[in-house]
Amino acid sequence: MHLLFVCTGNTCRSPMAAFFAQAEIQRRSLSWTVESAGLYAAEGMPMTPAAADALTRRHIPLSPHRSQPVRPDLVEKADVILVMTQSQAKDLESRFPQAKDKIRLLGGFAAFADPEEGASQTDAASSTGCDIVDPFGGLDEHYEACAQQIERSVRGLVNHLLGENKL
Ligand SMILES: N[C@@H](Cc1ccc(OP(=O)(O)O)cc1)C(=O)O
Repeated sequence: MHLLFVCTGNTCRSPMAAFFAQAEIQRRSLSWTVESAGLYAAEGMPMTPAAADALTRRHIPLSPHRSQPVRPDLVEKADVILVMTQSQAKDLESRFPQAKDKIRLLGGFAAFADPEEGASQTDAASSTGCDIVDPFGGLDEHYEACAQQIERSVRGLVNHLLGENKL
């Protein structure tokens, strides 16, 4: 399984999601791989410090991050592409119509984070209510809220993919 996380700048949300996913994959001894990219990313920018801090507070292992724009080869090799907002899904779909069936809203998977809570099986991935909003330039509390939403969504994503082995 190869996961591609996509946001706008590839310096906040998608790198956070990729590091959370890597930690979850390692914790569950899976051999999945992960990448991230941005729809309007500059090449080679590091992760925003406040985003890195939110991960460090949770003891998520970090390695140097360098931003990259979404490219056809990244889209092609991904089994699942997770975007942060409905508008990013539309943008990505219009650039890569052939990838439509593998594009999902990451926030929609939060419903699967804690199955014992009896999460709704609603396909929340089609709702803008599941958007993970850009914390860029915001306060630390915005990054923290964003990290919480991403952490939960990534856990739900992995649960869902492992449980049903399909989207
Ligand atoms: N606003 C930034 C670009 C940017 C946008 C969003 C952003 O957050 P994320 O990486 O979560 O999409 C980061 C950077 C700029 O003007 O250069």
